Amino acid sequence: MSTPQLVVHRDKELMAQAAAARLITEVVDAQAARGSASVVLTGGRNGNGLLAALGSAPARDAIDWSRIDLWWGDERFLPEGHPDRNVTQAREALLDLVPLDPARVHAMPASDGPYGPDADAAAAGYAAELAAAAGPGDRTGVPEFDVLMLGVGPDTHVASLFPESPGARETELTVVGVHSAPKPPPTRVSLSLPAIRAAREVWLLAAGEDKAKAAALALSGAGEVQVPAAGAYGRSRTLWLMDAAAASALPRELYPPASA
Ligand SMILES: O=C(O)[C@H](O)[C@@H](O)[C@H](O)[C@H](O)COP(=O)(O)O
Repeated sequence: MSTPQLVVHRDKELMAQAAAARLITEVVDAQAARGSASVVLTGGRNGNGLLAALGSAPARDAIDWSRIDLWWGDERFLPEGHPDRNVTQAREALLDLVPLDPARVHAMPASDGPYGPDADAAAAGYAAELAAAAGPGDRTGVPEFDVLMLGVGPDTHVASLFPESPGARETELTVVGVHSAPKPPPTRVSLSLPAIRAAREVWLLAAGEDKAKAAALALSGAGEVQVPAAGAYGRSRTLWLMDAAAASALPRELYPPASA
């Protein structure tokens, strides 16, 4: 488990631009070191803000877009092309603008896809896709993602793992079907905390005052079933990328010495 590091930016626009620049560097480094990169995307305003910032970043073409695998941390279980699907929003924000290899864009199944309206079967299907991409050393059943990004809900959820829900308690499966989620839509598919923790780097994106309490709770040693964001960390690095409003309730001893 890596101890969380905090980076606090002036506002959410600067946070998105700085996180996009950081992601470019991480991907370029991963491609140089290992030939390709794997990145897990998140839904939500902050995740999409980062993708949009990446789309307009001057250095975006430093990435070899044909050598990157994209995965999702969670998906709203809706029909293909639905405007609320995380993949639809990611396509609009960035993916349609860059020359990705379509075979390496691993969207989670849609509710009218191969598994029909069965979110648990869709979760099992995605788990199988992840397992097939995992290397022999990846004992968790998922690849060692280079960067896995997560938004944070005001209730401390990450991906679609909500406080006190079965998904937040999952210790065996890498992907879960989520039913009766408190944030619409109620049916979702999500990576579990053990799958999230297989990533080298986990980045949590939190902007806005409504995230302040959630961030303070997650960073104060809360349990992961009650506070799922507290259970999201990477093997080598856990990074909280925040704006000043989201950082405003952090205990004094956690607040980083200098704001970026
Ligand atoms: O499907 C979703 O909605 C997300 O994946 C969810 O986990 C999101 O990231 C958080 O709710 C934060 O969302 P915001 O960035 O919009 O606050």
